[in-house]
Amino acid sequence: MTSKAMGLDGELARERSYVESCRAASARQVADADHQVVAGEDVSGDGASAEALGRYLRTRAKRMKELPESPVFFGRLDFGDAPEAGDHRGQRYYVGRRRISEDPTVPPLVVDWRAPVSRAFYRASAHDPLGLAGRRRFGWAPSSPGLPEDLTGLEDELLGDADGRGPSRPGGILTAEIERPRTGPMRDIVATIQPEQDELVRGELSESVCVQGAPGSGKTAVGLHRAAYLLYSFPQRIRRGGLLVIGPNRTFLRYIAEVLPALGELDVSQCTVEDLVASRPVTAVDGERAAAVKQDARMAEVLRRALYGRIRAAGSEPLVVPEGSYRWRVPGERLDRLVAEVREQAAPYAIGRENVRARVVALIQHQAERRTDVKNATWQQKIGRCRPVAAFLETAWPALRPETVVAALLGDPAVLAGAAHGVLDTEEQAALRWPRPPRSERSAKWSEHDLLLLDEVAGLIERPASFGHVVVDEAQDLSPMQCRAIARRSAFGSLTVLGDLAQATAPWSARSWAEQLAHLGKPQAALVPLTTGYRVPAAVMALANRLLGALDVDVPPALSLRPDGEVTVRPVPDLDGAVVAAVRAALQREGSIAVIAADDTLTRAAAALRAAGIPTAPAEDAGTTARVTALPAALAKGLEYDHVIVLEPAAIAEAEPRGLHRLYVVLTRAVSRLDLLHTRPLPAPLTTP
Ligand SMILES: Nc1ncnc2c1ncn2[C@@H]1O[C@H](COP(=O)(O)OP(=O)(O)OP(=O)(O)O)[C@@H](O)[C@H]1O
Repeated sequence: MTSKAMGLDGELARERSYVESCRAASARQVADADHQVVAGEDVSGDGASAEALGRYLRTRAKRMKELPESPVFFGRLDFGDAPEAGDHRGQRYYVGRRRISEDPTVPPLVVDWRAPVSRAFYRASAHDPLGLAGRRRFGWAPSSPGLPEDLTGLEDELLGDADGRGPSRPGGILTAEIERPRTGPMRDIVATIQPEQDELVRGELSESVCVQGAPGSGKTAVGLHRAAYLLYSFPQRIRRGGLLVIGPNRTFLRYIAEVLPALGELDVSQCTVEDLVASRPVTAVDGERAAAVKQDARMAEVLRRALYGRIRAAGSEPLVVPEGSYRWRVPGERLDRLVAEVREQAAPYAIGRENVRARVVALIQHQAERRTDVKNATWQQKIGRCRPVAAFLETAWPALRPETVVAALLGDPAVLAGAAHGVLDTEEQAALRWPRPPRSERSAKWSEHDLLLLDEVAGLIERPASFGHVVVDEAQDLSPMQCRAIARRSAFGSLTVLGDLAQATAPWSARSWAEQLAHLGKPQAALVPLTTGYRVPAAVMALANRLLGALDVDVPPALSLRPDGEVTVRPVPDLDGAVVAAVRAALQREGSIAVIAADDTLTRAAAALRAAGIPTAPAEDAGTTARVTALPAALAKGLEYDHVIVLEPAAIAEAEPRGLHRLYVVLTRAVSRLDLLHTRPLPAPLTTP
């Protein structure tokens, strides 16, 4: 395979004129969608379908206008005559973010990157050309503000006459893309998805997958492109349940928010796990110990017992239901047996309750029909709701709200001792107990961890609806109870789980994927490693990799595709002066800058920068257009900056139990340059190559 940049003006001019045809066709497609709205509203036929058609067409037209302007294509495929080319023999296709087609009866001007034919663009190699004779990649660059980008270059690979030797280094267009200075929010990588990433993106909908990926290996990018691929390839199955993307925090969600719209997908829900379980406002804060116990998987068993402990297992009074001159009677032992049988079915609590009701009614109906006539559904309903049956249900299988169950558990030591017996020790139970139980369940104050307990109980009472697919990013940080909240919502769907055990910073973070996947309800998910980093230059990665040995996790060291990059490690006498000088120097170069430190150090540094006349954007604006961000180490996860200035690594390492993991996250945010400034000795692992 040969790869060469073609400066052929004639070729570029020909491609530019094709760009014009595509743009004109795309504009006509939008106009046509508008026109169809008018036509759609005029169609005769019944009012309801005309209205539905009108609504569909209006939405489609609106969406086409909402889609962001982007290069009309980024690749070209030239199929050869080999049998592998199949139906595409001798054909040429342009690959872009979305299909452009003027007339459904002729081949489209541009095919969608997710269409089956586009697979060859990402996967063909010299070794396996997949029927391609040649592949062309296009380079685009911004022209004037507000105008679409210009086609500025092209790069050809000849695949058909391959000599079996692939390029050892990435092509110029990929290199330019990964080395591009970062400004603003995250962008899509659709033009340069790599084969091992594409394999994940185009995985089957029914298969859950877990990606253990090194920093900057494209986990987030892969997850978002997979979401777009699934929506395109399985619209019916996905749209029924919906697709959800879960990220670690708001800053991160804002940073990734524009990727899916750029790929034409405007209505994917993106949220944090906290959003998922936010059934009520958070008005209390837990101590460290209580938080840790509440996030522990054993809480699930305690809650299950607390809920099902409300069911009366034995000692029911006989049930007597008067009806006219009759008195129907069910003996207490029969009722106890019936309740036990329903419990064994292990249906959700609310369904179990209705099953008990239905079976009691059936027993009475059996008696009644022997004595009188056949009973219908109205009669069944009347008996099911009559006072004696309702009273029996309230004692034997009471209707419960999650708040009632959790308030009793945390507020009443006897209830807690009963439910936690043999599961939590006395110290753990003491940590859970409310020091001052609220007067009533209504005045209870709930912490963020309590919301997970409420969600767990809510899920036992009634199963929540299941999404068709859920993408979970930074999954190494989820607690077992958070995993369970996600598992409940993907019980009938599949998962894409993305994470890096080396970046696990929460006290309850995962130490093994097998365990985490079991909590997520998908123990069979395939574990796929991604080790090539596209963000972090080799010099930065080498420094960060020094920490790996001290992290006690089983992950392969990350490799970097980028030989560029600069690292400076400087002991300084005074951090305030040093950070001002470092930021001033960084401002001379292109791209985004972040000053990252533990909280106290950062507050001082931001003040020093302000005093020196250098404004910094707060963390909430991370990933927007601000030039210098003051970023607490705790919020750095998932973000990236061209130039990262890390202050006092020892303070970051000491700030929390998994401080070295945090430091690993912080160091790997750098796209091009990393400065480490310290007044205190560096953490030991950093000093040993
Ligand atoms: N194939 C690719 N082509 C171009 N850029 C890429 C490619 N893959 C990843 N990148 C870029 O590398 C950077 C890192 O990607 P991403 O954030 O998805 O990695 P990650 O594995 O989630 O990282 P982390 O674990 O550090 O959060 C992003 O800027 C992304 O656009």
